[in-house]
Amino acid sequence: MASLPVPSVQAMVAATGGADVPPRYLRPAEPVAGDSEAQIPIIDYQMLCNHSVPDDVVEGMKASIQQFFQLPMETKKQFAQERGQLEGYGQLFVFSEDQKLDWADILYLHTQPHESRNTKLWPDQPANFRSTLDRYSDAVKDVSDSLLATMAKNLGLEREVITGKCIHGMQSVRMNYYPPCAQAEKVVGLSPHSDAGLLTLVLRVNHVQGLQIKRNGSWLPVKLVSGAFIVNIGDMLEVFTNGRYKSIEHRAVVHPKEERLSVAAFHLPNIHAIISPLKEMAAHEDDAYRTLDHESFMKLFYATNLEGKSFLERLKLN
Ligand SMILES: O=C(O)CCC(=O)C(=O)O
Ligand SMILES: [Fe+2]
Repeated sequence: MASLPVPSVQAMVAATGGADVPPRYLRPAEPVAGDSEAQIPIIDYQMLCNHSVPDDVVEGMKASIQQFFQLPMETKKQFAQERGQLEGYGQLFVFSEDQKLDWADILYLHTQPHESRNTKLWPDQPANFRSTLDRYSDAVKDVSDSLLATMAKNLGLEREVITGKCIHGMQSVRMNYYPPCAQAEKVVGLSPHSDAGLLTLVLRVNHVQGLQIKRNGSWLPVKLVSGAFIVNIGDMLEVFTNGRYKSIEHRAVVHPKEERLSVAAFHLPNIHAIISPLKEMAAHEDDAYRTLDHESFMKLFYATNLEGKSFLERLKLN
């Protein structure tokens, strides 16, 4: 993995305070296209799958996240990312001193398989944070597996073709806190990227909108739908389906007056899975993407440092 040499905590302090935008954050976002909003298909996942995330788990997760980010900096720092690590409280992918920073604090934790959990980085405040995240993680993993099974079936494949690779599959959860910024147009909350894995389930935590997707070269805000997850297709699913499902480029912008919070749960196959077009999918067509083992795939993903979909472009064969 590329080294992450910059102490993230300094960056966080800058992000949360001050009326003027510090130079390290100055990076105007490209404008959105008109006033239009992205029409995201709404799936009633309870109809599709046998699993749902209980309301008390969703509400508990929202409350825990809000309470965690309100804790004093000293307390949050107890769970700070260590040098060179992505996991913990800090900033997203800080690669160099010269890099522009995103206007957000994050708490990023590995949640599945259970053995991968580094509970030292799991906040013990608020008191029920750990048990809530534990229940949330198991519940959204079941939903993701069910959606993947349905998607495989829709492609004419056996339901288990993808979920078979998700037994002991990996999941990580990124909790995003975007402080308000009086000069919101001068910063980016989360740089344009596509998610690396199969499916990401994004939960909005408060009423503030900020997620945008890129469609036909333009940025479109994603409409908030209460009681729903936003499901992002990730790069690995694009590779597995040989490009039939395309990963979605997205970014987050910040609000001038209000904070915004979200929780993204990333679902990936197990660590031993080979990431290549599924043979069932590509039987009558050429592979459109290179084959990589899981670890090499993720190394390359992090090395590309969130520049839109440029990472996946590098995997394309034609
Ligand atoms: O804040 C959001 O809505 C998006 C979060 C996201 O895309 C991510 O954490 O990868
Ligand atoms: Fe994302």
